[in-house]
Amino acid sequence: MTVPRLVAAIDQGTGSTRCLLFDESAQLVSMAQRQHAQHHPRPGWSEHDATEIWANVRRVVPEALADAGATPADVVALGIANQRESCLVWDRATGQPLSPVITWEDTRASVVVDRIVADGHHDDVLRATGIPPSTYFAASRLRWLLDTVPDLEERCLRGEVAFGTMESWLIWNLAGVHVTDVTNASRTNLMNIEDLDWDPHMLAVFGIPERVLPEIRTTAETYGKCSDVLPGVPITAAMGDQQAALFGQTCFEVGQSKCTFGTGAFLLVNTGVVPQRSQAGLLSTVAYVLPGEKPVFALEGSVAVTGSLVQWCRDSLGLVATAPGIETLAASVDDNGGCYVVPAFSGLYAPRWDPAARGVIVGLTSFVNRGHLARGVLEAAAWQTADVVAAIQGVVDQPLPSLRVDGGMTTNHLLMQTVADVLDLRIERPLYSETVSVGAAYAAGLSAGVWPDLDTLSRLWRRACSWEPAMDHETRERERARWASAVERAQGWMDISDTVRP
Ligand SMILES: Nc1ncnc2c1ncn2[C@@H]1O[C@H](COP(=O)(O)OP(=O)(O)O)[C@@H](O)[C@H]1O
Ligand SMILES: O=P(O)(O)OC[C@H](O)CO
Repeated sequence: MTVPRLVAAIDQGTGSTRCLLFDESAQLVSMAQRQHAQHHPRPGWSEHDATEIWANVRRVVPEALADAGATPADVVALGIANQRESCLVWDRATGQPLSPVITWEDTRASVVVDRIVADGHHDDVLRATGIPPSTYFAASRLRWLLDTVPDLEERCLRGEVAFGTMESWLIWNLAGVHVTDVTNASRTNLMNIEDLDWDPHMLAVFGIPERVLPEIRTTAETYGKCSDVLPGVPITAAMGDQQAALFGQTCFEVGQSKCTFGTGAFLLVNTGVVPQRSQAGLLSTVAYVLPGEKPVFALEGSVAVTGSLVQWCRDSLGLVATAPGIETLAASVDDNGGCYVVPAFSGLYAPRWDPAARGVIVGLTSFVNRGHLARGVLEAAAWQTADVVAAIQGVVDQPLPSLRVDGGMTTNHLLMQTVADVLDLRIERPLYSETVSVGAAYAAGLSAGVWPDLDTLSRLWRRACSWEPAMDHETRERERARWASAVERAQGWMDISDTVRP
């Protein structure tokens, strides 16, 4: 059998690490996936083991190659997409982690964020970086590590320590260079959103020694050649997974948008070559930067908890045996029976950004059964997305024409119909729901000359399913009001001073 030239993508996600191989016509050839452990040592803490994730990369890549009957010599380029904001520090001499991966869902650094906000820096952080000071972003977690790990700050100042998000950690291990791509850097609270470089004022605000930071590179250039796993193969792209999904959905035109429904939900709309600012809780972020071209920006609405609520129903409540089982259970009833679930497990992200919010289930009566609860769980994903879309409509000139979706939850037809209903928008899912990997492969292949330009990639997009809104206006507005009322009850629950301090 002749093996075609392949483009490899690694998707290092919150729940698992995947390797997908694509041929030159962008057809999926093979895929391998490994989950990693989720550690929650204290309430609000969320960690991964960087060594386990690296070991998983070393497993899934050979597995995907073996499945394709291929060897590293058949791979022309590698692209990496990654869970964003999750970060760690490691020893430059030994390559050993000096911390766990503290994930984007972790809220332990709220003490750092409180301090920065109390010192009056909220607005200058937002202005400089396009994103508010929040435990969601990496800088507060790095500062927390500097405050708590003995000798770490001194070692950073001596240049002995490297900090990075997951693509940085993987590129270090694969190719021995300390770099980050600009989309990941835009999620740190440290990069200036206008000049796309580390911002000296932000480094001072967060107290971060610059020597610990990686060099910022564009999205699609050669970072180095792999010395391990795929020996000799150039790494030609890296991007945050949500930006990769936007790229994989080929949202290259201003106004095109996608929403990825996985652990959380992340809706990005392409806003063109100038960063747009939102007064309504959306993030200004970098969509992609191709070498020699103007940067392209996006507005993002990030929702922390969607699929992870389904997981919680499965693992902590035993409501369903499998995640897809939530659809069958929800379809066993006609509606939510008056039950609303606000999954503010890590506070509320966009558009409210309320770190003190916590989850609530409201509207319970003896009529409510497991099916109604399952409906409430799915509707929570839909209404959180609707809140983001409402915020976006306030910034972009044109109404969104449609929304492209992807991610693990999009196999759930009831959820997708509910999303179409509450957004009052056509929802479209492409042939490959693994758009994060598709995007990483597209960017890597573009950079390596496998595909000539963005127009060629756009023509590769194929619709597999679509859902049209079927809810009447009156019902939608009544449900919107009830959802908003449920959210109000979740807000402000925690006394933030209760959070664990170092
Ligand atoms: N059919 C389904 N209905 C609802 N939720 C689902 C379904 N299948 C998977 N999920 C949820 O989707 C998430 C997995 O999606 P995925 O895109 O792989 O996530 P990630 O990339 O964030 O790890 C899990 O949180 C799981 O609970
Ligand atoms: O790995 P995912 O798909 O859960 O995505 C995580 C996001 O990048 C967090 O911002």
